[in-house]
Amino acid sequence: PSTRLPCGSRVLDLSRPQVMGILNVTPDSFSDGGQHASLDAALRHAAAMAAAGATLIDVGGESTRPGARAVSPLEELERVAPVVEAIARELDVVISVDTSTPAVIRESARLGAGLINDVRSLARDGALDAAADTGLPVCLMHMRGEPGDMQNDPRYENVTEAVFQFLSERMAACAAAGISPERVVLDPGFGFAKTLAHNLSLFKHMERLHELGRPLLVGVSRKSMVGQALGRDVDERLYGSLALAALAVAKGAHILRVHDVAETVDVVRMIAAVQAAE
Ligand SMILES: Nc1nc2[nH]c(SCCc3ccc(S(N)(=O)=O)cc3)nc2c(=O)[nH]1
Repeated sequence: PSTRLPCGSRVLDLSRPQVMGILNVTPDSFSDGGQHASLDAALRHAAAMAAAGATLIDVGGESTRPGARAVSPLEELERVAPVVEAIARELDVVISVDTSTPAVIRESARLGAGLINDVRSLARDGALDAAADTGLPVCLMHMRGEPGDMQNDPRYENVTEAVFQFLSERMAACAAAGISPERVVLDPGFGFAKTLAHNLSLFKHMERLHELGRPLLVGVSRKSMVGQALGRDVDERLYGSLALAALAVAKGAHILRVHDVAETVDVVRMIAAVQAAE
């Protein structure tokens, strides 16, 4: 696939792995306790991640961690829009918007977003048309059910094949709605409707997804697969998260969605130094 991904007014160079910094603008975000509720704090955090080497900032106004409660479209828009507008004005980064809501997709694109990141793969009514109309690239991610019930005994014959099949079908749905495959990024959806065993097996066999011919985005930062494998609380998962970041890069992932940007950028740069050697 081409190594350049047009993202609105910017272009992402996917010939080398890119680090996407996580910016939760939710009161109950699973990791940073919603301290970015205020616009100023959010902008400062985004600026710090950009300075640390993030080339994308992922702005999310709905918590989709297991058990999270739903948020109204209006509330989500009120959280996300001011932050997208401020980052578009102040920072030279690709703004990714983590949303499933058509109104948020449309308004975010109008305010300068460069990537639509939908954990529900544009399944909601109107989402495919909204994303198609923006002309922006979209990230499609595997999930089953909703955050409220997705961890209730998820079962797969073969989790990697199920994820492969799902992403293939969503890509076809996008193509039918006028979103060409060149605009698609794919994501296995670690931590969504998956047990530890599912997450580990899917990570081990991740290269299978390259056969879909699109860039891969991986989001494992501080997630329960690290916590369960190592017995670590959410604020003790940096080392495990960096191990998975390194392994994801070794497996050909193009975008890493992380909380700890500076640390992950050093992992990516160290691997690049070795790969560039004679
Ligand atoms: N493309 C993409 N977007 C994402 N947005 C999020 S929000 C994280 C929600 C969450 C938190 C914690 C756990 S857990 N129980 O595994 O620790 C699961 C899901 N994640 C991703 C991801 O991966 N890709």
